[in-house]
Amino acid sequence: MGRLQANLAEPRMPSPDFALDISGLRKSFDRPVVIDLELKVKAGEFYALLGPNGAGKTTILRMVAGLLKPDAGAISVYGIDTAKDPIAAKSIVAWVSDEPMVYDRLTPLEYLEFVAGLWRIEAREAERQSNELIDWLGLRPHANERCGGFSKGMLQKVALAGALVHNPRLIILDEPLTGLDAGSARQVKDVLKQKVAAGVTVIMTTHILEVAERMAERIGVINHGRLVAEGTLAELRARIGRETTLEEIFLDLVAQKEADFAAVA
Ligand SMILES: Nc1ncnc2c1ncn2[C@@H]1O[C@H](COP(=O)(O)OP(=O)(O)OP(=O)(O)O)[C@@H](O)[C@H]1O
Repeated sequence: MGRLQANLAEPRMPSPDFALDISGLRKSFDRPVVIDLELKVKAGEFYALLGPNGAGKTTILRMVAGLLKPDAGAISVYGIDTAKDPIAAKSIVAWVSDEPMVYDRLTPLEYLEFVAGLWRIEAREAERQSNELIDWLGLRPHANERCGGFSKGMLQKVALAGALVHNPRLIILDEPLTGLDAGSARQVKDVLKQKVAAGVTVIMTTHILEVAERMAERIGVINHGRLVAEGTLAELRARIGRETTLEEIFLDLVAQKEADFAAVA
């Protein structure tokens, strides 16, 4: 009994083995959008977050990136509580939104060096890092042109490069491949693969199920603000009992949950 009481009294300690550890997370706007969410992503994992439109994916990730305050629950990145130490958490996280924000008047090189300056990265290292990212993402031909005239896809690549300048340990991307042509999508996927190979954790939302199927080690499915299924592709297949594509699994899981949701509503 004494031991049970002691366990109940102990606060749950975030573990640095997890790049992301979310517990009891809640957020409402005019209605609950994220509901008692529990989600763990291992360090060095490539994790895809799927879900229908309006499921709550962006809201979850904005809370992880410190852009939105949760109503309840805890989020830790590599063992750092994002509410208690937001600056330390932000210093190891990159957030890449689906709406790239880049200064029109700067060239990609100037923008990257500006972002590096904000992170107080030493000038020579900033220049090296910026040039490496420019080459990785195929931006070299436009490195000295102002971003103001860039297409959405090019801006997305500049924004991604900007998010990587400080060598984050956790990269969070919201729909990073939307609007990219095949060549640009390949460049972004290659950069992410190289990051994961180097031990960085990547979490991304996507509606392109083929990308999740090919790239992600584990997949989480969000519906109505809850994690309704999670696992490797093989585990998700086993769960619905058919050898099939991720698209079929996804539609099956979402349809099952819609039926459950309708039954309780
Ligand atoms: N700032 C806000 N104010 C009010 N409602 C919001 C706000 N942000 C999100 N929502 C609502 O919360 C719900 C979840 O939105 P969210 O953007 O998290 O979904 P999502 O799963 O990322 O969807 P999608 O795949 O379409 O991008 C939606 O109903 C949305 O309208």
